[in-house]
Amino acid sequence: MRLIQNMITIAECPTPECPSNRVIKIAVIGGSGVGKTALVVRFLTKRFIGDYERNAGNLYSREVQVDGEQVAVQVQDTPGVEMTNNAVLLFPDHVTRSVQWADAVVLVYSVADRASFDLISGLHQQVVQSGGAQPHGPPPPIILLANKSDLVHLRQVDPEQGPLLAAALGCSFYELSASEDYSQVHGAFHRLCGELAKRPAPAPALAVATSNSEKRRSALIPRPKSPNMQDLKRRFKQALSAKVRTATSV
Ligand SMILES: Nc1nc2c(ncn2[C@@H]2O[C@H](COP(=O)(O)OP(=O)(O)OP(=O)(O)O)[C@@H](O)[C@H]2O)c(=O)[nH]1
Repeated sequence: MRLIQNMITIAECPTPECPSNRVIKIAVIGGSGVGKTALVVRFLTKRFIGDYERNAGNLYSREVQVDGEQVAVQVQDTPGVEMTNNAVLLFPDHVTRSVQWADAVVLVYSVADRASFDLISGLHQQVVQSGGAQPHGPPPPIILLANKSDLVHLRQVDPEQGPLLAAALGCSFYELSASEDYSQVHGAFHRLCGELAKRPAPAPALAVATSNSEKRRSALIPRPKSPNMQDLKRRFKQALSAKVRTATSV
């Protein structure tokens, strides 16, 4: 148990120990199984945990130093988006609400899953249409992550395709591996946080709503699920007990 507590460095913000006024909100979106949860947990805890249940959309938060300033970063993990047989993108309400809540969006595909790459243009379009934290404001900054670069033998997306797509969409691009390299994951998220920290903080949604319809829209956007430390701890426990089981059965 002590080991698990030591492993978790996430802080729920705001708390008395987490005095930052500035909160940066990031939504992570992509196809199923591309490594969204692995990337978020890697960024927040430095650890790679191999096994996760399909996620229903958890919100994680911690304090980070950005250019010498302490900011609270909230990262909304979202359920995998899917495409129907008729090539219709299923963009659940939860994902739309996460985009509307977020200051920035991280789109993720896996280099070992061509279908997840093919989703990206449609997802980008949906994000732009959904808008950002400020109603009628510009869409939130979007970055594109190509995960699982360690799976060289399973690669289905050529290395040059990611940068080309990112350039066409006007996004920053990072190819990385949540399992192999913490520094790449940290670099991508940290640069995004740095960019956001330089921007003026968005006005609260209700304060900028000028018409009744805008007020209604704000009221209809519930805050995503609250920080779920219990869930993260449970996942750590599951992963650890699986490792212990494997070790004892060898
Ligand atoms: N080899 C490799 N496997 C990875 C990497 N990142 C994640 N995985 C594995 O990919 C699988 C899916 O990872 P998740 O983080 O659960 O993916 P997700 O996108 O959150 O999945 P959903 O919740 O189903 O949408 C797990 O078995 C991870 O161990 C990576 O960089 N390299």
